[in-house]
Amino acid sequence: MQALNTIGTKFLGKLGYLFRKCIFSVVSVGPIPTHIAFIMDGNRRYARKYNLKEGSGHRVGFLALMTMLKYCSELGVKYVTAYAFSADNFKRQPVEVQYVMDLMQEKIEELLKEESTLSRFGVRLHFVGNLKLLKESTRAAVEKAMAATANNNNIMVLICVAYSSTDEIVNAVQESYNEKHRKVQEQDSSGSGGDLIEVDSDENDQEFAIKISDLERRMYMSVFPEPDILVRSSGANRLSNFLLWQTTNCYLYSPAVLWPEISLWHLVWVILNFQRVQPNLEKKKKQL
Ligand SMILES: CC(C)=CCC/C(C)=C/CC/C(C)=C/COP(=O)(O)OP(=O)(O)O
Repeated sequence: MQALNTIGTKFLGKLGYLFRKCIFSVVSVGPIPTHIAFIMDGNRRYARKYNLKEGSGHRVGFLALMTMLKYCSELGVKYVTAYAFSADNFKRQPVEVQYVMDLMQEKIEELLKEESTLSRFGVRLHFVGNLKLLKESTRAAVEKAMAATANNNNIMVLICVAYSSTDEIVNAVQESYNEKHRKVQEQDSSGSGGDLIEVDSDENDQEFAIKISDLERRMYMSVFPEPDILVRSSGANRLSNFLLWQTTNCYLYSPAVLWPEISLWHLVWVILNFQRVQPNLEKKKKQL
């Protein structure tokens, strides 16, 4: 009986794969987005809707993320970003924060045990955000996952944890300022042989001027191109402090479905809609 079940599951899996292959070959007639970002909203509501234990919604939400990654990889999407935990989420009940952190650590450790799967699919994992806010063991798992997948390059997956866009921008400004300040101090001390010199205030302003390119280089997201599509589940059409800097020319889609319920059809639908507006978005990018 067990063997029959296994054969049945494998057969259905293969059938599903062939079915998606057909759908994706039709979708691929148009341009495939390079980068899709997800705001995984509605996990708690999902648990409430189905009378599940608190926290179970996040578990099903993790499976939904894995499914989306599989579809994106099959479609040839090169970069996927997921908003896993915002800096603001730390203000939630300590028990919930603890639950999500433990779940994240558990899943990362499971993925690491299956390192061969990550390598087979060429998945590279990046984690960004204020990682100092994570507890030691979670941060260690995150760092291990980044190091273990550093040589994979089929699909880049960026997980935002303890992330907020405003924090990302402030951090980039602070780092740019610190670097300019250090350079000016170095110049001053080498130019004057260590003596104090008077610096013309206009010249000084010039030295301290921060350019957009300075900030872009220091964004947590600088490792990825800007997203082409941002999907926020559960029908809310707010950005909630996510990728504010990077979404000027991004196609936004907000299906009225809770994150654990997101499906193949939502992905296909958003890509078809993106393809409709893509020439216009490209034109806008060039006008910048
Ligand atoms: C390893 C890894 C990447 C794990 C990720 C696990 C996961 C799905 C995290 C989502 C966390 C979260 C706060 C989602 C928002 O839904 P919500 O809780 O705000 O739901 P609600 O909108 O119904 O209140």
